[in-house]
Amino acid sequence: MTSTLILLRHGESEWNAKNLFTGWVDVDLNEKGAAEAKRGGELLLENGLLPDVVHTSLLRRAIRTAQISLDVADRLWIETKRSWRLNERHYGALQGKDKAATLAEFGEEQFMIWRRSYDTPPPPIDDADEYANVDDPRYAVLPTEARPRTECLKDVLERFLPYWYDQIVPDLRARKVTLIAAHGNSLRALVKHLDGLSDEAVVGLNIPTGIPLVYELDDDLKSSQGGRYLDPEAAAASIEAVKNQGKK
Ligand SMILES: O=C(O)[C@@H](CO)OP(=O)(O)O
Repeated sequence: MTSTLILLRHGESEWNAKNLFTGWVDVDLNEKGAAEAKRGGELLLENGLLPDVVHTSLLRRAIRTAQISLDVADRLWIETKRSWRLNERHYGALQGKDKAATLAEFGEEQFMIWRRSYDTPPPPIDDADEYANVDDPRYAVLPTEARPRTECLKDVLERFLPYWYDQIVPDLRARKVTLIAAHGNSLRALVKHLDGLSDEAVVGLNIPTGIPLVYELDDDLKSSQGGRYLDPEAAAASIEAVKNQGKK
């Protein structure tokens, strides 16, 4: 018997389109992103994949993507859980910076280390930075020492896994079709875990926007097949675009 898990990265955001590092900044979807979320919902419907429960981050681009796609699939009513543990990777002092300008200033090697290395975080954000989340009520439950000021992918996996085991795995064990609407890097961390990717292999992994990635997990919550995109062609094109961000 298998459990169905669907991963959905939010559609294009206003800052994705502007080529800015986003992280924990609560940027909304743009029109294209909303259309991608709608298409995501259509793909779920066409494939008969109707979620019983949805888990999202605390960021509106993921919340909005979940709502738009679930609305299309007529599943807006399902049980919903949210956690900061599904948030995008905190991009530290790079949040709000232009990717192309950062690449030009620091060079490709450093730029790619910050974007994709497994265990090197960008410089931490200052509490006085306009994009620090110091007084943000949604993180009020987090004591100061537990609030990220920057994160590498390893940090993201470490803060994601407690939520995975405590909140998502029980839903999968209960055979609920489970949707996770989250972010490029929080989903890279989860895919690393699910696919057993090495620290080196995950560097080359990019997640497309708005295209459901479906796993059929066995009793051990493993998948011999790996995940499959419901629209592989669109996924390949979007992966290429994500990979090349900054290089223009
Ligand atoms: O800016 C970000 O937060 C992420 C996702 O949009 O970007 P990147 O793909 O460069 O890690």
